[in-house]
Amino acid sequence: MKDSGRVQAAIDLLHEVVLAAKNNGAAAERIIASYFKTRRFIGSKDRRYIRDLVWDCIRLIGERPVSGRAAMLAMVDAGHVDAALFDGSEYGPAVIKDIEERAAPSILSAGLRQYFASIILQSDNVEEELSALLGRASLDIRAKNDAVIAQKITENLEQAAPIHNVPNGYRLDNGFNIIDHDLYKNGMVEVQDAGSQMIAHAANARPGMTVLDLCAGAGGKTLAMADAMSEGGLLKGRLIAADTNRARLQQIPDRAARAGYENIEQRLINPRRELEILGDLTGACDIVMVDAPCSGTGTWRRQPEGRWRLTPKILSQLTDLQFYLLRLAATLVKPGGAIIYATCSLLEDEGGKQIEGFLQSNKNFLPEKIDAALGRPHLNGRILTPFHDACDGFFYSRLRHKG
Ligand SMILES: C[S@@+](CC[C@H](N)C(=O)[O-])C[C@H]1O[C@@H](n2cnc3c(N)ncnc32)[C@H](O)[C@@H]1O
Repeated sequence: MKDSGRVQAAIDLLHEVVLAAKNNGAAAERIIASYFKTRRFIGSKDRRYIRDLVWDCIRLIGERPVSGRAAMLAMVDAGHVDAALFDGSEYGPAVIKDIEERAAPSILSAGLRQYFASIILQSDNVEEELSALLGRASLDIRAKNDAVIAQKITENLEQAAPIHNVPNGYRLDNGFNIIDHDLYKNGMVEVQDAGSQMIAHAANARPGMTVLDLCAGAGGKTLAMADAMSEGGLLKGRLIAADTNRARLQQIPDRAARAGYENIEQRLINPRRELEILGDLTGACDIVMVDAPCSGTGTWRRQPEGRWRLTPKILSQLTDLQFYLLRLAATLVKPGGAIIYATCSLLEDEGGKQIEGFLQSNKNFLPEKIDAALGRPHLNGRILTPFHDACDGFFYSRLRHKG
Protein backbone atom coordinates (compact mmCIF):
# COMPACT_ATOMS: atom_id res chain seq x y z
CA MET A 1 0.00 0.00 0.00
CA LYS A 2 1.30 3.49 -0.79
CA ASP A 3 1.52 5.92 2.13
CA SER A 4 -1.22 8.07 0.57
CA GLY A 5 -3.54 5.03 0.52
CA ARG A 6 -2.73 4.34 4.17
CA VAL A 7 -3.62 7.92 5.07
CA GLN A 8 -6.94 7.64 3.22
CA ALA A 9 -7.70 4.37 5.04
CA ALA A 10 -7.00 6.12 8.36
CA ILE A 11 -9.29 8.99 7.31
CA ASP A 12 -12.10 6.51 6.52
CA LEU A 13 -11.66 4.83 9.88
CA LEU A 14 -11.53 8.15 11.73
CA HIS A 15 -14.74 9.16 10.05
CA GLU A 16 -16.46 6.04 11.39
CA VAL A 17 -15.08 6.81 14.86
CA VAL A 18 -16.40 10.38 14.65
CA LEU A 19 -19.88 9.16 13.68
CA ALA A 20 -19.90 6.50 16.40
CA ALA A 21 -18.90 9.10 18.99
CA LYS A 22 -21.72 11.36 17.83
CA ASN A 23 -24.37 8.63 17.78
CA ASN A 24 -23.32 6.62 20.83
CA GLY A 25 -22.02 3.85 18.57
CA ALA A 26 -19.21 1.31 18.92
CA ALA A 27 -15.87 2.03 20.61
CA ALA A 28 -12.96 2.98 18.33
CA GLU A 29 -11.15 -0.26 19.12
CA ARG A 30 -14.14 -2.29 17.85
CA ILE A 31 -14.46 -0.15 14.73
CA ILE A 32 -10.79 -0.61 13.89
CA ALA A 33 -10.95 -4.37 14.50
CA SER A 34 -13.98 -4.85 12.28
CA TYR A 35 -12.49 -2.62 9.53
CA PHE A 36 -9.50 -4.94 9.19
CA LYS A 37 -11.60 -8.07 9.58
CA THR A 38 -13.50 -7.17 6.42
CA ARG A 39 -10.29 -6.20 4.58
CA ARG A 40 -8.06 -9.21 4.96
CA PHE A 41 -6.02 -8.11 1.93
CA ILE A 42 -4.42 -5.32 4.02
CA GLY A 43 -1.03 -6.61 5.17
CA SER A 44 0.24 -6.49 8.75
CA LYS A 45 2.70 -3.60 8.18
CA ASP A 46 -0.03 -1.49 6.58
CA ARG A 47 -2.43 -2.36 9.39
CA ARG A 48 0.04 -1.25 12.03
CA TYR A 49 0.73 2.01 10.20
CA ILE A 50 -2.97 2.80 9.74
CA ARG A 51 -3.89 1.81 13.30
CA ASP A 52 -1.10 3.95 14.82
CA LEU A 53 -2.13 6.89 12.66
CA VAL A 54 -5.75 6.63 13.79
CA TRP A 55 -4.84 6.43 17.50
CA ASP A 56 -2.30 9.27 17.25
CA CYS A 57 -4.92 11.40 15.57
CA ILE A 58 -7.59 10.63 18.19
CA ARG A 59 -5.13 11.51 20.96
CA LEU A 60 -4.23 14.79 19.27
CA ILE A 61 -7.76 16.19 19.12
CA GLY A 62 -9.77 16.94 22.26
CA GLU A 63 -13.04 17.96 20.68
CA ARG A 64 -15.07 15.85 18.27
CA PRO A 65 -13.97 16.79 14.72
CA VAL A 66 -16.55 17.28 11.98
CA SER A 67 -15.08 14.50 9.83
CA GLY A 68 -12.24 12.02 9.51
CA ARG A 69 -10.61 14.29 6.96
CA ALA A 70 -10.79 17.33 9.27
CA ALA A 71 -9.13 15.17 11.94
CA MET A 72 -6.31 14.12 9.61
CA LEU A 73 -5.73 17.72 8.53
CA ALA A 74 -4.95 18.49 12.17
CA MET A 75 -2.20 15.86 11.94
CA VAL A 76 -0.85 17.67 8.86
CA ASP A 77 -0.96 21.03 10.66
CA ALA A 78 0.86 19.51 13.65
CA GLY A 79 3.60 18.21 11.35
CA HIS A 80 2.83 14.52 11.95
CA VAL A 81 1.63 13.79 8.40
CA ASP A 82 3.14 15.10 5.17
CA ALA A 83 0.71 17.35 3.25
CA ALA A 84 2.15 15.91 -0.01
CA LEU A 85 0.40 12.61 0.78
CA PHE A 86 -2.89 14.37 -0.01
CA ASP A 87 -2.05 13.81 -3.66
CA GLY A 88 -5.43 13.14 -5.28
CA SER A 89 -4.21 9.72 -6.47
CA GLU A 90 -6.61 6.81 -7.00
CA TYR A 91 -6.48 5.55 -3.39
CA GLY A 92 -5.05 8.64 -1.72
CA PRO A 93 -6.84 11.63 -0.18
CA ALA A 94 -7.91 14.57 -2.36
CA VAL A 95 -5.52 17.50 -2.61
CA ILE A 96 -5.91 19.95 0.32
CA LYS A 97 -7.96 23.03 -0.59
CA ASP A 98 -7.17 26.54 0.65
CA ILE A 99 -10.33 26.70 2.74
CA GLU A 100 -11.19 23.43 4.46
CA GLU A 101 -12.55 22.63 7.88
CA ARG A 102 -9.80 21.21 10.10
CA ALA A 103 -9.74 20.08 13.71
CA ALA A 104 -7.49 21.76 16.28
CA PRO A 105 -5.12 19.93 18.64
CA SER A 106 -6.04 19.97 22.34
CA ILE A 107 -6.16 17.62 25.32
CA LEU A 108 -9.85 18.27 25.89
CA SER A 109 -12.47 20.85 25.03
CA ALA A 110 -12.41 24.08 27.03
CA GLY A 111 -15.99 23.41 28.15
CA LEU A 112 -15.09 20.06 29.72
CA ARG A 113 -12.04 21.22 31.65
CA GLN A 114 -14.08 23.11 34.25
CA TYR A 115 -15.80 19.90 35.34
CA PHE A 116 -12.61 18.25 36.60
CA ALA A 117 -12.09 17.68 40.31
CA SER A 118 -10.74 20.70 42.18
CA ILE A 119 -7.77 18.64 43.44
CA ILE A 120 -6.62 18.43 39.79
CA LEU A 121 -7.55 21.92 38.62
CA GLN A 122 -5.94 23.54 41.67
CA SER A 123 -2.82 21.41 41.63
CA ASP A 124 0.59 22.83 40.64
CA ASN A 125 0.70 20.11 38.01
CA VAL A 126 -2.65 20.68 36.35
CA GLU A 127 -1.26 20.46 32.79
CA GLU A 128 0.68 17.30 33.58
CA GLU A 129 -2.41 15.81 35.24
CA LEU A 130 -4.51 16.50 32.15
CA SER A 131 -1.93 15.28 29.61
CA ALA A 132 -1.36 12.08 31.59
CA LEU A 133 -5.04 11.25 30.95
CA LEU A 134 -3.95 10.45 27.39
CA GLY A 135 -0.74 8.62 28.30
CA ARG A 136 0.04 4.98 27.70
CA ALA A 137 -1.86 2.61 29.99
CA SER A 138 0.09 -0.18 31.65
CA LEU A 139 -0.87 -3.84 31.79
CA ASP A 140 -1.64 -4.61 35.43
CA ILE A 141 -2.51 -7.93 36.96
CA ARG A 142 -3.91 -8.92 40.33
CA ALA A 143 -2.60 -12.10 41.90
CA LYS A 144 -4.64 -14.16 44.30
CA ASN A 145 -3.77 -13.33 47.88
CA ASP A 146 -1.56 -16.34 48.49
CA ALA A 147 2.12 -16.59 49.38
CA VAL A 148 2.61 -19.66 47.15
CA ILE A 149 1.26 -17.77 44.15
CA ALA A 150 3.49 -14.79 44.92
CA GLN A 151 6.43 -17.20 44.86
CA LYS A 152 5.28 -18.68 41.53
CA ILE A 153 5.09 -15.20 40.03
CA THR A 154 8.63 -14.46 41.15
CA GLU A 155 9.82 -17.73 39.61
CA ASN A 156 7.72 -17.91 36.43
CA LEU A 157 6.83 -14.33 35.55
CA GLU A 158 10.05 -12.43 36.13
CA GLN A 159 8.77 -9.62 33.86
CA ALA A 160 6.11 -8.77 36.47
CA ALA A 161 7.13 -5.92 38.78
CA PRO A 162 5.22 -5.55 42.07
CA ILE A 163 3.20 -2.31 42.04
CA HIS A 164 4.21 -0.10 44.94
CA ASN A 165 1.36 0.33 47.46
CA VAL A 166 -0.97 -2.08 45.64
CA PRO A 167 -1.16 -5.38 47.55
CA ASN A 168 -0.97 -8.36 45.14
CA GLY A 169 -0.69 -6.01 42.15
CA TYR A 170 1.96 -6.49 39.46
CA ARG A 171 2.79 -4.50 36.33
CA LEU A 172 3.82 -5.96 32.98
CA ASP A 173 5.00 -4.42 29.71
CA ASN A 174 2.04 -3.37 27.67
CA GLY A 175 2.30 -5.93 24.86
CA PHE A 176 2.95 -8.89 27.18
CA ASN A 177 0.73 -11.86 26.37
CA ILE A 178 -0.52 -12.79 29.84
CA ILE A 179 -3.67 -14.53 28.51
CA ASP A 180 -1.59 -17.48 27.24
CA HIS A 181 0.49 -17.73 30.39
CA ASP A 182 -0.14 -20.72 32.69
CA LEU A 183 -0.56 -18.46 35.73
CA TYR A 184 -3.50 -16.79 33.96
CA LYS A 185 -4.95 -19.98 32.52
CA ASN A 186 -4.86 -21.56 35.98
CA GLY A 187 -6.69 -18.63 37.55
CA MET A 188 -3.84 -17.42 39.73
CA VAL A 189 -3.79 -13.97 38.18
CA GLU A 190 -6.40 -11.71 36.58
CA VAL A 191 -5.92 -8.66 34.39
CA GLN A 192 -7.04 -5.62 36.40
CA ASP A 193 -5.89 -2.02 36.53
CA ALA A 194 -4.19 -1.06 39.81
CA GLY A 195 -6.90 1.54 40.48
CA SER A 196 -9.67 -1.05 40.20
CA GLN A 197 -7.71 -3.28 42.55
CA MET A 198 -7.59 -0.50 45.14
CA ILE A 199 -11.35 -0.02 44.97
CA ALA A 200 -12.02 -3.72 45.52
CA HIS A 201 -9.65 -3.53 48.52
CA ALA A 202 -11.57 -0.61 49.95
CA ALA A 203 -14.68 -2.81 50.09
CA ASN A 204 -12.93 -4.81 52.82
CA ALA A 205 -15.01 -7.90 51.99
CA ARG A 206 -14.42 -10.77 54.41
CA PRO A 207 -15.36 -14.48 54.56
CA GLY A 208 -18.94 -15.02 55.72
CA MET A 209 -20.27 -11.66 54.56
CA THR A 210 -23.14 -10.96 52.18
CA VAL A 211 -21.71 -8.80 49.43
CA LEU A 212 -23.58 -7.35 46.46
CA ASP A 213 -21.70 -6.05 43.43
CA LEU A 214 -24.55 -3.94 42.06
CA CYS A 215 -22.85 -2.90 38.77
CA ALA A 216 -20.73 -6.00 38.35
CA GLY A 217 -20.19 -5.81 34.58
CA ALA A 218 -17.98 -8.74 33.59
CA GLY A 219 -16.97 -9.22 37.22
CA GLY A 220 -13.58 -7.52 37.59
CA LYS A 221 -14.25 -6.30 41.12
CA THR A 222 -16.51 -9.25 41.93
CA LEU A 223 -13.57 -11.62 41.46
CA ALA A 224 -11.26 -9.46 43.55
CA MET A 225 -13.85 -9.46 46.35
CA ALA A 226 -14.31 -13.25 45.97
CA ASP A 227 -10.62 -13.58 46.69
CA ALA A 228 -10.95 -11.45 49.83
CA MET A 229 -13.92 -13.57 50.94
CA SER A 230 -12.20 -16.91 50.48
CA GLU A 231 -10.67 -19.23 53.04
CA GLY A 232 -8.54 -22.19 52.00
CA GLY A 233 -9.41 -21.39 48.37
CA LEU A 234 -13.18 -21.53 48.99
CA LEU A 235 -15.51 -18.57 48.79
CA LYS A 236 -17.25 -18.24 52.17
CA GLY A 237 -20.45 -16.22 52.44
CA ARG A 238 -22.66 -14.83 49.68
CA LEU A 239 -21.35 -12.86 46.76
CA ILE A 240 -23.96 -11.61 44.30
CA ALA A 241 -23.04 -10.05 40.96
CA ALA A 242 -25.82 -7.95 39.41
CA ASP A 243 -25.90 -5.94 36.20
CA THR A 244 -28.36 -4.78 33.57
CA ASN A 245 -26.10 -5.99 30.76
CA ARG A 246 -26.58 -9.67 29.97
CA ALA A 247 -23.50 -10.01 27.74
CA ARG A 248 -21.18 -8.67 30.46
CA LEU A 249 -22.75 -10.72 33.23
CA GLN A 250 -22.46 -13.87 31.12
CA GLN A 251 -18.67 -13.60 31.20
CA ILE A 252 -18.56 -14.10 34.96
CA PRO A 253 -19.08 -17.89 35.19
CA ASP A 254 -16.04 -18.71 33.03
CA ARG A 255 -13.84 -16.18 34.78
CA ALA A 256 -15.04 -17.37 38.21
CA ALA A 257 -14.50 -21.02 37.28
CA ARG A 258 -10.95 -20.25 36.14
CA ALA A 259 -10.30 -18.60 39.52
CA GLY A 260 -11.87 -21.58 41.29
CA TYR A 261 -14.99 -19.83 42.62
CA GLU A 262 -18.15 -21.74 41.70
CA ASN A 263 -20.61 -20.11 44.06
CA ILE A 264 -20.87 -16.52 42.86
CA GLU A 265 -24.57 -15.70 42.24
CA GLN A 266 -25.47 -13.73 39.14
CA ARG A 267 -28.58 -11.65 38.71
CA LEU A 268 -29.64 -9.89 35.55
CA ILE A 269 -31.62 -6.82 36.57
CA ASN A 270 -33.91 -4.44 34.70
CA PRO A 271 -33.02 -0.75 34.82
CA ARG A 272 -35.26 1.11 37.32
CA ARG A 273 -36.91 -2.20 38.29
CA GLU A 274 -33.89 -3.66 40.07
CA LEU A 275 -35.82 -4.53 43.25
CA GLU A 276 -37.96 -7.05 41.34
CA ILE A 277 -34.81 -9.19 41.28
CA LEU A 278 -32.91 -7.82 44.27
CA GLY A 279 -35.82 -7.32 46.69
CA ASP A 280 -34.76 -10.25 48.92
CA LEU A 281 -31.50 -8.42 49.63
CA THR A 282 -33.21 -5.37 51.09
CA GLY A 283 -31.41 -4.40 54.30
CA ALA A 284 -29.37 -7.63 54.07
CA CYS A 285 -25.97 -6.74 52.60
CA ASP A 286 -22.81 -6.17 54.60
CA ILE A 287 -21.34 -4.45 51.56
CA VAL A 288 -22.84 -3.02 48.40
CA MET A 289 -20.33 -2.11 45.70
CA VAL A 290 -21.62 0.59 43.35
CA ASP A 291 -19.09 0.74 40.53
CA ALA A 292 -21.36 3.08 38.64
CA PRO A 293 -21.67 3.78 34.92
CA CYS A 294 -19.81 7.03 34.24
CA SER A 295 -18.20 9.28 31.65
CA GLY A 296 -14.97 7.26 31.81
CA THR A 297 -12.78 10.38 31.92
CA GLY A 298 -10.30 8.38 34.01
CA THR A 299 -9.88 5.78 31.25
CA TRP A 300 -9.09 8.01 28.30
CA ARG A 301 -5.66 6.32 28.16
CA ARG A 302 -7.53 3.27 26.84
CA GLN A 303 -10.42 5.03 25.09
CA PRO A 304 -9.21 8.49 24.06
CA GLU A 305 -12.25 8.97 21.79
CA GLY A 306 -14.30 9.15 25.01
CA ARG A 307 -13.49 12.90 24.85
CA TRP A 308 -15.53 13.09 21.64
CA ARG A 309 -18.58 11.46 23.22
CA LEU A 310 -19.19 13.46 26.35
CA THR A 311 -21.87 16.18 26.24
CA PRO A 312 -23.53 18.07 29.13
CA LYS A 313 -26.71 16.06 28.44
CA ILE A 314 -24.91 12.71 28.68
CA LEU A 315 -23.13 13.84 31.85
CA SER A 316 -26.43 14.85 33.40
CA GLN A 317 -28.03 11.47 32.50
CA LEU A 318 -25.05 9.69 34.08
CA THR A 319 -25.11 11.68 37.30
CA ASP A 320 -28.86 11.04 37.64
CA LEU A 321 -28.27 7.30 37.25
CA GLN A 322 -25.36 7.34 39.72
CA PHE A 323 -27.47 9.10 42.34
CA TYR A 324 -30.31 6.66 41.75
CA LEU A 325 -27.95 3.67 42.18
CA LEU A 326 -26.53 5.15 45.39
CA ARG A 327 -30.05 5.49 46.82
CA LEU A 328 -30.86 1.95 45.71
CA ALA A 329 -27.70 0.68 47.43
CA ALA A 330 -28.79 2.47 50.61
CA THR A 331 -31.93 0.31 50.74
CA LEU A 332 -29.96 -2.92 50.24
CA VAL A 333 -27.24 -2.41 52.83
CA LYS A 334 -27.87 -3.67 56.36
CA PRO A 335 -27.60 -1.45 59.45
CA GLY A 336 -23.88 -1.11 60.13
CA GLY A 337 -22.98 -2.19 56.59
CA ALA A 338 -21.15 -0.15 53.96
CA ILE A 339 -21.55 1.17 50.43
CA ILE A 340 -18.48 1.50 48.24
CA TYR A 341 -19.16 4.03 45.51
CA ALA A 342 -16.71 4.29 42.61
CA THR A 343 -16.49 5.85 39.17
CA CYS A 344 -13.63 5.73 36.67
CA SER A 345 -14.12 9.44 36.27
CA LEU A 346 -12.27 12.52 37.48
CA LEU A 347 -15.23 14.86 37.12
CA GLU A 348 -16.40 16.36 40.41
CA ASP A 349 -20.08 15.87 39.51
CA GLU A 350 -19.56 12.10 39.32
CA GLY A 351 -17.39 11.92 42.44
CA GLY A 352 -17.18 14.21 45.45
CA LYS A 353 -20.31 16.22 44.58
CA GLN A 354 -22.32 13.04 44.14
CA ILE A 355 -21.36 11.86 47.64
CA GLU A 356 -22.05 15.28 49.12
CA GLY A 357 -25.58 15.18 47.67
CA PHE A 358 -26.13 11.63 48.91
CA LEU A 359 -24.99 12.41 52.47
CA GLN A 360 -27.23 15.46 52.61
CA SER A 361 -30.31 13.38 51.87
CA ASN A 362 -29.26 10.16 53.66
CA LYS A 363 -28.49 11.07 57.24
CA ASN A 364 -28.06 7.36 58.15
CA PHE A 365 -24.69 7.23 56.39
CA LEU A 366 -21.28 8.57 57.30
CA PRO A 367 -18.17 8.70 55.08
CA GLU A 368 -15.40 6.43 56.34
CA LYS A 369 -11.67 6.98 56.09
CA ILE A 370 -10.13 4.61 53.57
CA ASP A 371 -6.78 3.12 54.51
CA ALA A 372 -4.75 3.17 51.32
CA ALA A 373 -1.26 4.29 50.40
CA LEU A 374 -2.12 4.99 46.74
CA GLY A 375 -4.04 8.11 45.72
CA ARG A 376 -5.10 11.18 47.65
CA PRO A 377 -8.03 11.92 49.96
CA HIS A 378 -10.59 14.11 48.24
CA LEU A 379 -14.10 15.22 49.29
CA ASN A 380 -15.29 12.29 51.44
CA GLY A 381 -13.35 9.77 49.38
CA ARG A 382 -10.11 9.20 47.49
CA ILE A 383 -8.96 10.11 44.04
CA LEU A 384 -6.52 8.21 41.85
CA THR A 385 -5.06 9.82 38.74
CA PRO A 386 -2.80 8.58 35.93
CA PHE A 387 -0.27 11.37 36.69
CA HIS A 388 -0.13 10.93 40.46
CA ASP A 389 -0.70 7.18 40.74
CA ALA A 390 0.22 5.68 37.34
CA CYS A 391 -3.15 3.94 37.05
CA ASP A 392 -6.55 4.74 35.55
CA GLY A 393 -8.34 7.70 37.12
CA PHE A 394 -10.98 6.98 39.78
CA PHE A 395 -12.94 8.57 42.56
CA TYR A 396 -14.12 6.25 45.31
CA SER A 397 -15.77 6.59 48.65
CA ARG A 398 -16.82 4.34 51.51
CA LEU A 399 -20.09 5.14 53.28
CA ARG A 400 -21.01 3.41 56.52
CA HIS A 401 -24.62 2.90 57.61
CA LYS A 402 -24.80 4.23 61.16
CA GLY A 403 -26.67 1.12 62.32
C1 LIG B 1 -18.14 0.76 35.39
S1 LIG B 1 -19.05 -0.55 34.76
C2 LIG B 1 -18.74 -1.84 35.90
C3 LIG B 1 -17.37 -2.49 35.81
C4 LIG B 1 -17.20 -3.68 36.71
N1 LIG B 1 -17.64 -3.43 38.06
C5 LIG B 1 -15.75 -4.14 36.72
O1 LIG B 1 -15.06 -4.02 37.74
O2 LIG B 1 -15.30 -4.66 35.70
C6 LIG B 1 -20.69 -0.10 35.14
C7 LIG B 1 -21.74 -1.19 34.92
O3 LIG B 1 -22.99 -0.69 35.37
C8 LIG B 1 -23.99 -1.35 34.62
N2 LIG B 1 -25.28 -0.68 34.80
C9 LIG B 1 -25.88 0.29 34.11
N3 LIG B 1 -27.08 0.60 34.62
C10 LIG B 1 -27.26 -0.19 35.69
C11 LIG B 1 -28.32 -0.36 36.66
N4 LIG B 1 -29.44 0.36 36.62
N5 LIG B 1 -28.15 -1.29 37.59
C12 LIG B 1 -27.02 -2.02 37.65
N6 LIG B 1 -26.00 -1.90 36.78
C13 LIG B 1 -26.13 -0.99 35.80
C14 LIG B 1 -23.44 -1.35 33.22
O4 LIG B 1 -24.03 -2.35 32.43
C15 LIG B 1 -21.93 -1.60 33.48
O5 LIG B 1 -21.62 -2.96 33.34
